Amino acid sequence: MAGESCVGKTSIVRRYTEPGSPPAGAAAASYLATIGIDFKVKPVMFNDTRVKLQIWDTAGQERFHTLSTSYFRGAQGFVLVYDITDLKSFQSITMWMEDIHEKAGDEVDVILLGNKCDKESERVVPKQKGEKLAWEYGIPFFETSAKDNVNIEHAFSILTKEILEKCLSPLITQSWEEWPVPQSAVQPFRRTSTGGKDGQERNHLRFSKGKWRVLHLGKNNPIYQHRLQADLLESSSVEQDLQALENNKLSISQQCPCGQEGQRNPEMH
Ligand SMILES: Nc1nc2c(ncn2[C@@H]2O[C@H](COP(=O)(O)OP(=O)(O)OP(=O)(O)O)[C@@H](O)[C@H]2O)c(=O)[nH]1
Repeated sequence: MAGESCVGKTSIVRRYTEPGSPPAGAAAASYLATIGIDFKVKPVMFNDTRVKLQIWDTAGQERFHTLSTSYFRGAQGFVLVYDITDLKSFQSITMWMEDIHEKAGDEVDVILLGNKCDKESERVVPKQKGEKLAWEYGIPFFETSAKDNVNIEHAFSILTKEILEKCLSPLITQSWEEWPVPQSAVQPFRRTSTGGKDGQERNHLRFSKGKWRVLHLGKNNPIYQHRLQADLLESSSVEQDLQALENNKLSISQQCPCGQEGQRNPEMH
């Protein structure tokens, strides 16, 4: 768990691992800052495999920053949290992402959560901003409420799946299409711009040098699906020739066509 102080990291972990505890934001749930680091275990079943998730709840306060980030090394996944009623917590996500990549590498799985979505009247970070940032990083995004138990279980299950797909790939037979994909996650095709040397690979897009373009869609990414007009594009870990380029002078979005004869410059939606 990573993110600024008071965004709700401990409350999210508690909601997930101790469903009977008083809900965050309730009168009985007074705020106690995490001192140093806390640790919870959550047993989950995953495709008939029993797995114990170790969840490290780090302190968001600045004075614990060095200690908290020292636990990043060796982590297999990150739940990065901001508070939708606290602009500073959202602005600091970039800094937390840098810490994560510096300590845990570029390949580690991260999900971004905009927490406290029950406080709509106090919202200062529009949902679209969270979606856009996550899209730029190529990571899943959810708005959550530890208070009202919105998307908590779902967010952890998505991260767990991403991590376990890497660890247990021979044991996993379920295809990603079987996982529920929220409508908000069906994204228009666009080129993303994460930093890092593997930015293109992380974002599942790769372009060949020739006249035709080759796209990697949804590779290792169960959250996003891509549509070509009405059709859902299949994920593939191998190159797919979508016959994407009609004209070198067109922009990227104009170059994404359906490869059907007679259709010129169709747009991808
Ligand atoms: N309304 C509402 N309040 C929440 C929610 N999640 C957490 N809170 C409240 O926000 C305050 C901070 O929550 P914590 O879970 O302690 O925050 P944290 O990110 O772990 O803070 P640090 O330990 O300092 O890093 C508490 O008063 C919680 O009750 C939520 O989803 N909705």
